Amino acid sequence: MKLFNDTELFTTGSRGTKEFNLPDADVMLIDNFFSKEESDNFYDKLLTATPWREYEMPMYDKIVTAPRMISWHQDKEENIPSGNAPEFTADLNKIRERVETETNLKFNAVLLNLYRNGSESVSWHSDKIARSGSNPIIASVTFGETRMFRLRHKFRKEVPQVDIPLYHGSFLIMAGKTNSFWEHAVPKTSKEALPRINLTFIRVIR
Ligand SMILES: O=C(O)CCC(=O)C(=O)O
Ligand SMILES: [Fe+2]
Repeated sequence: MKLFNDTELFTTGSRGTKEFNLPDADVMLIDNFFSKEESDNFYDKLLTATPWREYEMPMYDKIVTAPRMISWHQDKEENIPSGNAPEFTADLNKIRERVETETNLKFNAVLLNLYRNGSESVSWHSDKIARSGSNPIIASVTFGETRMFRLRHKFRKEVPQVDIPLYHGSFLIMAGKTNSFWEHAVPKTSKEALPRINLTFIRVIR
């Protein structure tokens, strides 16, 4: 699929690192972490080659299909039960390497999310990823459509909500107490929206 070779479908923001000055949180954004060319290439390949699947989740007393598609990949390590999770592909490894070099951290699992259009979303939550501890470091990469990433403090209602547009090729890291004190969401949008791919890297511990 060569959707965007000669057109500028996705904006990439201006290059640079931004640290957010938020209470009880450690959030940093790097726009243009991947070049436009790299981002177009990863978007194209991930969109077509990922084993995207629907995801059933509990919602009140029902089980509903999440309004996005997902794919979970994990290293086969002896001490970590990985079920039947597929391993990292060559492209996922390339992206992981860049993230690890930047952060000096090691990640052994990635959750990919695909928002096919503006009606797809993720509602308010903190990341409750099994075996990653209560303060996991979450490294999040975006390819494709720019969507708004919202953060809100869980306990201090007077702290303003933060809206961060996540551009094609951007890299967001949430560390420290962020996950214990803040929730995040990617809301629906009524604007025309092409697909967006998010990769959330995490370190799963024993
Ligand atoms: O798509 C995003 O940027 C966020 C995804 C997310 O919050 C999650 O998968 O837990
Ligand atoms: Fe999340």
